[in-house]
Parts: sequence; C-alpha cells; structure tokens
Amino acid sequence: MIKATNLRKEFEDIEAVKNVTLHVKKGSIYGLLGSNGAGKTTLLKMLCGIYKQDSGTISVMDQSVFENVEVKQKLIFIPDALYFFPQSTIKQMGQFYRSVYADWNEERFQKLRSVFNIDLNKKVHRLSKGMQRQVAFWLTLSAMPDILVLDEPLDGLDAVMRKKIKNLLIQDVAEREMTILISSHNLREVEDLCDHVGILHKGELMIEKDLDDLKSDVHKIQVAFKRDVPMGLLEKLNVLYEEKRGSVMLFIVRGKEDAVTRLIDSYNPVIFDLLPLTLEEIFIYEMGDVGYAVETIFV
Ligand SMILES: Nc1ncnc2c1ncn2[C@@H]1O[C@H](COP(=O)(O)OP(=O)(O)OP(=O)(O)O)[C@@H](O)[C@H]1O
Repeated sequence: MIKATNLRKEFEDIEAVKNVTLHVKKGSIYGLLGSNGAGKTTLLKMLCGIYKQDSGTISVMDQSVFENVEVKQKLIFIPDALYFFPQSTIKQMGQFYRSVYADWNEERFQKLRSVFNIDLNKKVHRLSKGMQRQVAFWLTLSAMPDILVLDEPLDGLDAVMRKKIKNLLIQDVAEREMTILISSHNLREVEDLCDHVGILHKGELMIEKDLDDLKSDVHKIQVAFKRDVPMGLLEKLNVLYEEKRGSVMLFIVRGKEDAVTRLIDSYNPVIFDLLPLTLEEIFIYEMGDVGYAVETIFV
C-alpha cells in the first residue's frame, strides 16, 4: 500500500531522514517508533505528499503521492499539531470534510456522536486539547480513508478514550482493510495495536519487524536441574541472554515454544517455567546493541 525506497530529506544543516526503505502492507498497522528528533514526522510528511523528498521514491496505492489529489482523497494524515478552521463548529468541520472526501459517511459521523459525546455545535477551538484530538478522529473516521497516517495520535487523550479510539481503528482495519501508519516515541503505547514495527534512529530505519513473528519466536525460561545445567542442552538452545539467580537459570532463547519445551523436558529439570516476554525485552535482548540504542522509546 505504501512503498518507499531510499528516501532522504535534508533541512539546511541536518539530514533528517537518511536512505529509508519501508513497506506498509494493505490492512496492516505499522508502528513507526523513534525518540524525539529521530525523523518520524519528516518521514510521515514525505509519505503523505506534504514534503517532497530530496531523493528516493514513494509509491502510495501504486501511484506517486506528491500533489496527487486522487491519492490524497483516500489518505488522511492526522498531524501532531492539529488544524481546524478558526471559529468553526464540529458540524461545520463535518460539512467541510463531506465536501472534500468523496467517501464521507454521514451515518457514521452521526453514530460516532455516542462515542465522542461532544456537542456538534461547539466551536472546535474552545474545546480542550484532548477533545480537539477526539474531533480529529471523529472527522477522519467518518471520511472512511483507505490509509490513515497518524503522528503521535494518542498524546493528550485519557486512558478510556485511548482504548475507544484504538478499538475504532482496529474495527476499520478488520472490516474494510484500512491501512494504518502510526508514529510514536513510546513502544508500550502502540504495541497492542501494531502488527509491524519499524524503529527510526537518527534518521535511519534500524529495524523493521513483524510483531507476531517476534513474539512467537523469543521466550524467557527459568530452569533448574539437580546438578549443573547439562552441557548438551546449552549447545542446542539458541540463547540470547543468560543469568544465574541462585540455583535457577534464566535464559532468553529464540525458537518455537513446542521445540524449546520438548528439548528442556528431555533433560528432566526440577523447575521449568516458560514466560512471555514484553516487546521491550525482545528488542533489548534480540537486537543487542541496537536494542540499547533505542531504549528511549521504551520509557
Ligand atoms: N522544517 C524543518 N526545518 C529544519 N529542520 C527541521 C524541520 N523539520 C524537522 N527538522 C529537523 O529534523 C530532525 C527530525 O525532526 P522530526 O520532527 O522529523 O523528528 P520526530 O522524530 O518527529 O521528533 P518528535 O518525536 O520530537 O516529534 C530534527 O533534528 C528537526 O530539528
């Protein structure tokens, strides 16, 4: 759905995006993670056709996106800093969106009143920051985009509203294969939403991963044996990290759950637990140096 190859963007003295290649598949939710100043906003703006890249290619729905009205009809970008017309009410903003987006769904707009629960006749500028963000989602989801690009979208929303909005997004992905590209400086905030993750660090995409693969392939195990850990076992385990805690060993291993379990059971352990890992742990253990370099996005 979105394909970018060797993208580069420079501002005066800084190379904000360096040679980034990225692919977002139709119907997936791709989390673009990175610390402050990593280049997320710059990259998103290029992918939405707001900035023109200095070099590299971008294809959105198999077309170029820059100054392409047809593609922009189907793609909505919710920026970090929201913009609404001065003095406009939610209703008036809705009328504007309806005039711009051919797929505007009035029925949905009305239905979503019960989710957002804000008076349609309120001027958007008089609403709180979090409420303005809710209005941005309300308008966007009523415009039924095929692609949704979100720059730090959950900032300023309370926990209940975050959950509601995440559910609405997942519903659109499940029901009509909407594609979402979402940036965040916080992995935990989006890990329950994304199926793919890319980590941008100092303008470079360091890692791109399918989260399901990651989660099913890395495990934490606690194990103890009557004597020392059998030598043969260690040779067969793909150990990413190990630590001795008294008589219990903690290992982070890569491999399928069944295979790891069978292998350890065959050595008759006295204690054996296989525990789930958080994404944070997976990144830190599996990515080694890179994991540590991007630690700031786990805060
Ligand atoms: N319009 C601009 N003019 C000059 N420099 C810019 C401009 N926009 C971004 N930059 C620089 O490019 C780098 C990347 O900025 P960008 O806003 O893309 O990062 P980000 O990952 O979105 O950061 P944050 O999480 O803080 O929003 C920064 O060093 C920033 O100062």
